[in-house]
Amino acid sequence: MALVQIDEYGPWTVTPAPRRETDLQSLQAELFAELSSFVGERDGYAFYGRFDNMVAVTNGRDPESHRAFQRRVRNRYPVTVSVGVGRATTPVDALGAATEELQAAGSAQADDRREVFGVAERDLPAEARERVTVAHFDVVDATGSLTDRVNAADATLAVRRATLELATHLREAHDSVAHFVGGDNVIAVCPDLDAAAFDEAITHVREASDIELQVGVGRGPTAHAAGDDAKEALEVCRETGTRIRGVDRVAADD
Ligand SMILES: Nc1nc2c(ncn2[C@@H]2O[C@H](COP(=O)(O)OP(=O)(O)OP(=O)(O)O)[C@@H](O)[C@H]2O)c(=O)[nH]1
Repeated sequence: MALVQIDEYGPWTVTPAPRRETDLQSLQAELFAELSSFVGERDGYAFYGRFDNMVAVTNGRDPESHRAFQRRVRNRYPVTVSVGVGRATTPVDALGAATEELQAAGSAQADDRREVFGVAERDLPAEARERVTVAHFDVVDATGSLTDRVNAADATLAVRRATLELATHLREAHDSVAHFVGGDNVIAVCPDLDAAAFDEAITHVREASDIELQVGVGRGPTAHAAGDDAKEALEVCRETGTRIRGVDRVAADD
C-alpha cells in the first residue's frame, strides 16, 4: 500500500490568502487523476481518500518506482508529495507501515518536509507471495431504488452511509481498506477472507443502513488482476441474483 501525501498543503491553501475553492478542488481532482493514471499504467489501483492523503495499491511494483510519481508531480504541479510505501500481510498493516514512514519524517504541514520517500515492511514472512485480494461491492439496483427514485441528496447519503458502515466493519473485523469509487461502488482490499466474512459484512450493512450490497471477489499478483476478476464475479452476481461471487475461486488459488 502507498500513502501519497501533499506536502504542507494546509498552509498552501491559504497562502498568500485563502485560495478559490474550485481551484483547490480542480487541483485535487487533477492530482488524483495523475495518480490513478500512474498506478493504472502499472496495474495498480488508486483511491482519492481525503485528496490531500491518497492511497494506492501497487503490488507487483518495485517500491522505488513511486519516486517517478513524485518527479511527475514536482514537474507539473505547484505542490510536491511525500510517499510512504508499506508491505504487510494485511492492507491495514501495510497502510500503517506506509503512514509511519511519513509521520516519522515530520508533520504533513512542516515547512521543511518535502518529498519524503520511505519504504517499510511489517511482520512479512520471508516466503510471502505478492498477492492481493480485491472485493468490489455494489448496491443492488441503485439505479431503480435510488438514482431514478429519490432526491439526489438522499441517494448520495444512502450510498455514503452504506459505504461508511461497510468500510468501518471491514477495517475493524478484517484489517481491510475500503474506498467509495463512484456511483454505488465500493472497492475493498482485503486479506484472504472466506464467504462467511463477506456475508457477515453485507448483513451488517443491510441491518445498519437498509442498503443491499452484492460483491465480486478476485485475487491476483496486482490490484488490476484481482480487481478485474472481482468485476467479472460481480457481473455474475448481477446475472444470477447471488450476493457473493468469486470467493471459492480465490480460495482455490491457494
Ligand atoms: N468506479 C466504478 N464505478 C462503477 C462501476 N460500475 C458501475 N459504476 C458506477 O455505479 C453506477 C451504477 O451502475 P450499476 O451498478 O451498473 O447500476 P445498478 O442500478 O446498481 O445496477 P446493478 O448493479 O446491476 O444492480 C454507475 O452509474 C457508475 O457510476 C465500476 O466498475 N467502477
